[in-house]
Amino acid sequence: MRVLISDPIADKGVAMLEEAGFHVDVRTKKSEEEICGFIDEYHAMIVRSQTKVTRNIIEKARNLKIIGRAGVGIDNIDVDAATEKGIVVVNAPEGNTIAATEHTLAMMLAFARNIPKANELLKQGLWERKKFTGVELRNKVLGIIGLGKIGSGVASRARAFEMNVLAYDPYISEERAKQMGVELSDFNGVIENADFLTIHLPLTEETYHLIGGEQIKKMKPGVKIVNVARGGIIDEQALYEALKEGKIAGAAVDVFENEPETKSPLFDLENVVVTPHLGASTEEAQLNVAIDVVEEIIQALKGELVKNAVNIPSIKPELQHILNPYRELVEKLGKLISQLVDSHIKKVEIKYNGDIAQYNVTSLTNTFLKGLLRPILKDAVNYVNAPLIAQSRGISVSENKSVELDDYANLITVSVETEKCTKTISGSLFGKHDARIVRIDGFTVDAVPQGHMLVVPHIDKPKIIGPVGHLIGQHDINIAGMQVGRKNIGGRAVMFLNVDSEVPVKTIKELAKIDGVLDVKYVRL
Ligand SMILES: NC(=O)c1ccc[n+]([C@@H]2O[C@H](COP(=O)([O-])OP(=O)(O)OC[C@H]3O[C@@H](n4cnc5c(N)ncnc54)[C@H](O)[C@@H]3O)[C@@H](O)[C@H]2O)c1
Ligand SMILES: O=C(O)[C@H](O)COP(=O)(O)O
Repeated sequence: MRVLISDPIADKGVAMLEEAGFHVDVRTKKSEEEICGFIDEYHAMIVRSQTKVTRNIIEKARNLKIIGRAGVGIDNIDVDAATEKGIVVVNAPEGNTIAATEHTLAMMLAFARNIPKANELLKQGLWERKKFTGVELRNKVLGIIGLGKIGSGVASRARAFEMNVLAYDPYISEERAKQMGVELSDFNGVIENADFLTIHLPLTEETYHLIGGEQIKKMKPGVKIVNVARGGIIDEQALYEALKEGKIAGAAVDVFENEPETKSPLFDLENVVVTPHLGASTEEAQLNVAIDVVEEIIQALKGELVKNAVNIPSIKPELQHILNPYRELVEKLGKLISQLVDSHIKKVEIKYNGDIAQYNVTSLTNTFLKGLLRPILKDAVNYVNAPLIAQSRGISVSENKSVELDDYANLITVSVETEKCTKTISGSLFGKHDARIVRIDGFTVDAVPQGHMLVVPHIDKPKIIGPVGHLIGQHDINIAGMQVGRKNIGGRAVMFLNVDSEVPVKTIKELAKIDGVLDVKYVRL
């Protein structure tokens, strides 16, 4: 397996990948065209914010399984394109929080006290004091837009500076804000009352140019603005004009709409402090994010579930431990039921009963869909794109959970509706890892879902099981296990056979001719 690192990460991350047996290439500062030329050599790719992982690159990435972002923001990755191709995108959402939080405070203090300019002039031999009278943070209103990890870190540090913190974040509860000593307000309430305003949001279609000319008009004259989140959230042209006319007294900017940025008009203004996207650039943060993202890459390339995926349900490690044994079962249920139906699937339902129902099982449902679609679409489907593919094929998917026991401590029941029939199969885990099929269309069985199998609905009468076994033996196919389920004597029944080798079409046709056999399905799991 080969890993491409296209933006610099801490050496430790590279060493971990190599220790895990991966071939690693560090190829930084490459253009989109250059990356397109070599991306299909790689199974994983690690970026920070410089490399733009475009749809173009993703379309050329025939072997890519995972894109790792050694940091938080994923606005430089075309996540939709990755999802369509079944590529997992993971980030390292926590490793650089402290670094960005402290950088925000550093920027605020730097421009409140004119440190960069005073430093520059003194080094030029000028002892300027009057020009650099600053302002204090104490008793000022700090407006925070986005009270997530960094926003709340900034809030608690600002409280230590005795600032009054007013924040807008529609996804944060009053209670949580109260615990932080923060007053919540609506967006306008924050921008209209802030003496200092700091932004801590992701860049999305919704937040692009969230702060522009209109919003600046509503602000207090003399407000000071900090952006350590993402370029593009503040309209740079509007910011420049407001700084020039003095409506905004100062700005501290770490991130720009077009990076790397070396020629912004903002750089000519004395009341602006800038850094070249240094928010996450501390030794500690870089070590943290490199380790976090590399751990995810190693796990994903081993075929395991990852916890910080942004395009599939993320799973906490303790939950992973619980869900992992069920993954094989649900995938096999998907593969099995898919091979038992003949026509276009319209609707699927997956129901979780018992202990398993108390957890978030979306990743299991996705794995079931992967199993369901695999026999049809082969490698083009994986658990990242399976829900999307199901949707694009017009398959309606529903997931139900009930902690009520249904004869078994845990039971997963899948139903598939086609134009011709509805098929229902239930599976359970016996012990910790033993996957079993325990019901099919209401018949109770106890079959091991593995390898080559024959599913034979038939009439419950003598001279069926014998002839079926005999005919299979005649073709030199060894029967490893047989299970029969029936409801009433003489009614319909079903036979599940585990066999040791492939069953040729000719044999299947001969089996179907045995008197009382209603159908014969050969499935491969
Ligand atoms: N400058 C840097 O080097 C640097 C370093 C780390 C993170 N960042 C950036 O900082 C930003 C915040 O990171 P974080 O780790 O705190 O993320 P986070 O996900 O923990 O917090 C973001 C918060 O924004 C809120 N939010 C989302 N949309 C909103 C909207 N339209 N209005 C109001 N609130 C909204 C969310 O509810 C969430 O609480 C991200 O853009 C990240 O990329 C920059
Ligand atoms: O979103 C982030 O994590 C930061 O903006 C850091 O970006 P960087 O990894 O390019 O420093």
